Amino acid sequence: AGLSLDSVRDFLTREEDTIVFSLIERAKHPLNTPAYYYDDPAACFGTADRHRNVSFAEIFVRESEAVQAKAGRYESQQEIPFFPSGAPFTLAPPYNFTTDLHPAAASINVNDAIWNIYFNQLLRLLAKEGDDGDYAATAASDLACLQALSRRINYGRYVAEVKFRGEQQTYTALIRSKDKDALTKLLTFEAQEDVVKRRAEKKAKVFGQDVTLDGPTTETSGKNSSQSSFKVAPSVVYKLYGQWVIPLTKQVEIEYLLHRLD
Ligand SMILES: C=C(O[C@@H]1C=C(C(=O)O)C=C[C@H]1O)C(=O)O
Repeated sequence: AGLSLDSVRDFLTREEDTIVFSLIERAKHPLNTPAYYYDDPAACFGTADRHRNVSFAEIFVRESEAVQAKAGRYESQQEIPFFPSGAPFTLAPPYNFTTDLHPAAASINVNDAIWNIYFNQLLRLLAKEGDDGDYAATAASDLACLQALSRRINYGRYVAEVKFRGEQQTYTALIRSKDKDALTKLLTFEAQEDVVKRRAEKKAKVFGQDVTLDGPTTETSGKNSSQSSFKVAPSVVYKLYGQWVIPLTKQVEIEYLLHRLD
């Protein structure tokens, strides 16, 4: 089946599960700030990169992505690495991924913004203060969060492609005049955004509660209803979507459209 507004919305809905689960996994670990130091070379744990002011987490992501590049992960248009390595894909047999995007706009992404928001703002909303020294497990869960957020947000390319095909003439005129405000208006569905934010918040409640065999299984009232008993605060997930995920997805949509006629 080809792309449709329903199919892209289904994709984004399923990605919510992945994002919420990855945040819950990251919240198992304390903040572990030494994994993120850039300024103090001594804090880089004697890695080969210690003189280049690269954090442990960044090395972890970069090297993990290099392995995944060799395995063919980035042969898929849906996946965009934070550190494109140019490493040839040699580990897996070729797979015929679909290519739904306009070639000149296919690699549009906002990974730099995602990276900065994740490390500078989101992390401290997820993880409790503290340092247990388990930086490898922590960075592995950071990688999972970053990949899930990147896939969801950069999927704005597919959303834009579907919307463009659905109203080609209107979009073409606005793209030619580079009218970002009018493009934003045209691709925005506020009621849909509201559904997405509230559903993501609800998933944080459903997935992030302690499951026991006593009492009702589907209720989120009673003992579990206070924010502190969820593994990730549902309000943080609501805020993540409202302040960052949805606005960045729309930024990707706009940038994709501005290159749609190239
Ligand atoms: C993704 C879409 O485009 C826009 C962005 C949304 C989002 O990021 O969830 C939701 C509605 C639209 O304003 C869509 O229409 O589904």
